[in-house]
Amino acid sequence: VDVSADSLPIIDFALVGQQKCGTSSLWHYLRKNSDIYPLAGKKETYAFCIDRAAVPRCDNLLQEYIDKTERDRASERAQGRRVYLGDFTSTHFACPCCPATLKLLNPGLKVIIMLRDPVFRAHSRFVEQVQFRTLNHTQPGQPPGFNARANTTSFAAYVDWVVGQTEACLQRARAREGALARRLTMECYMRDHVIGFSVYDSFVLNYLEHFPDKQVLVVYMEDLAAEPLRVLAQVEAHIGVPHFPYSADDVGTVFNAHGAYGWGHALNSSHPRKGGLEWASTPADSNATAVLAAVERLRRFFAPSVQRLFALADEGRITRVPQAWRAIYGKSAMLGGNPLAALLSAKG
Ligand SMILES: Nc1ncnc2c1ncn2[C@@H]1O[C@H](COP(=O)(O)OS(=O)(=O)O)[C@@H](OP(=O)(O)O)[C@H]1O
Repeated sequence: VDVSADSLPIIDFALVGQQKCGTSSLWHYLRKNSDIYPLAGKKETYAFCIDRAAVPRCDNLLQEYIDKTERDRASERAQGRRVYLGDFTSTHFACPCCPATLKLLNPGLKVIIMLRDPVFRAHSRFVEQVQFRTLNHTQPGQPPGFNARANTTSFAAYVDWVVGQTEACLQRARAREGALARRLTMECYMRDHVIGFSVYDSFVLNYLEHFPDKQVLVVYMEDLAAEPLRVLAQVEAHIGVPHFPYSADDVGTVFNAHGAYGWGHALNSSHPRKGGLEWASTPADSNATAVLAAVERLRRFFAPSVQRLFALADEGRITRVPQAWRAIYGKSAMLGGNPLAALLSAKG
């Protein structure tokens, strides 16, 4: 294997997010494969974007980023190894300028996007942020997002406030045309890392505009939960890295789940739980009817975006979307009652 510096790209692949879609589990599973090396040895470089209505950091010095990749390449080269160097940052997805920046670093970059049922993703982020008491925080020097002004620990109240703010923002964005309208639309979604970050289509299309379809792999948390070995093989084939024979134990653990937050935390195997497939309760939401109404509002809010993903999948541009999503967000599903209601009884 030619491991000389000139023959290798600056970076081989990027897992760009989305945050709260199972990125910690994927990161832990892939780390078993010693041919994969995460840039700077970490999850979350935050090199070009961080969350909380942050204006992205795509103007960060690229030479500094390149220096880091060269240090990693040099240490691996010293061992005569060709590793596949990846940037694992779950906030590079909801970031208008990130694809162009990553493309500068490697036009042949393999991009991996992980998605998850958007209502469950939004709720997962909300539960985590309430528990951490960071829901209203903003990054220093950054403009506040809609969430910064929603002073509540109730999911139902939060949905009410943020969906209203986002809809008003979108109305202004849509009064513009073409690329400007698309950019302003992404800005509206970026302003809320709970609900806005669950609107996936604009950000998927943003990556597809910059990279050929075959360089962008979309995977789904529900598929990772159901068939981890198949999804891992799909990811490895996409990166082009030799396959690692993961054991059932390697992939049987769920990381960073409610009840055991932290990128390095695994769900205790003596209390088998379903992680993100299970709805966590929020103490401030004792009124089940109000929660159901909020979930239904969100389902209707997300449906057009999810339907655009169905279209991309039907055109063969992205991986087939989990069948369950069609039953929840498909056009005919929107004519009936809320199929998510049955899933909300489980307590996390
Ligand atoms: N294999 C599997 N099966 C079921 N659920 C899973 C799995 N892997 C991750 N998860 C759920 O994904 C949520 C954590 O996502 P991330 O690791 O991307 O979060 S973070 O962005 O790094 O903070 C977190 O969701 P919540 O528990 O709803 O918070 C995890 O439980």
